[in-house]
Amino acid sequence: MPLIQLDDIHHTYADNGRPVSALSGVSLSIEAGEFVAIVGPSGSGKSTLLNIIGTLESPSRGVYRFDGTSVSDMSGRERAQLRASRIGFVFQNFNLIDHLTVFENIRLGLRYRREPVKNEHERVLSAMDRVGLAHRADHLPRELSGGQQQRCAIARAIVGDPQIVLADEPTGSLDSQNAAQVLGILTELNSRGTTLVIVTHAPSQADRAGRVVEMHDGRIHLSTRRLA
Ligand SMILES: Nc1ncnc2c1ncn2[C@@H]1O[C@H](COP(=O)(O)OP(=O)(O)OP(=O)(O)O)[C@@H](O)[C@H]1O
Repeated sequence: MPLIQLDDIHHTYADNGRPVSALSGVSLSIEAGEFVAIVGPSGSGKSTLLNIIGTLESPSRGVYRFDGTSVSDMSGRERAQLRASRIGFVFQNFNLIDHLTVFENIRLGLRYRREPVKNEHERVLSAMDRVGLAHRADHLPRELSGGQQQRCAIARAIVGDPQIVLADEPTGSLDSQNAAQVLGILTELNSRGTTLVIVTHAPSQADRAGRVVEMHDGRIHLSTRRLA
């Protein structure tokens, strides 16, 4: 059974009362452990697709199953729980909380869950170590470089051991050296089994994925698998 199964997904936004179609009939299955890159021109629906996969947005029409369970049939609470326990998010602009330290920002990745988490302190330390930020635990985001801020955001995304990490242009705000480092951390994560879906404009990043899904006008235009 695929981890992610989208079946004929449509999505329409209301822009000042005027409907804007973002997705029109997307069907996509992603197996656990895959690394999928979503590419395509601006406005083609990439972020909308990622937000639907992340349950941040509910599709206007179509069926979405996460690990076999229909997300559309879940309550808002159940979706929040699914997000908190099984999905990690990384955004282009990091989305860190300005007044919290690196340690506290990463710990937030465990605090959205409703049940208490065991070994919270150790888990945060381990996530911080994995992204090479152990020496920056007490720093505020503004005291870090862009690359370090994104590594902090990745640590927050992975501290809860999610099954899938969704990254929307994770290196879009970084110089090439920091971008390579961030992509390295994400691909390493994938090679250890975490499913990875990234939206990217960088062909060099799409080349690292096992599958490239090309969007065009709210539809999947091409889906190409790379030979292992
Ligand atoms: N909140 C919103 N309200 C209204 N329209 C929206 C909203 N978000 C996206 N859209 C529209 O939906 C379409 C798809 O947008 P989306 O952000 O998914 O594309 P994208 O491929 O990620 O673009 P980009 O590469 O520029 O980030 C566009 O026409 C966009 O203007």
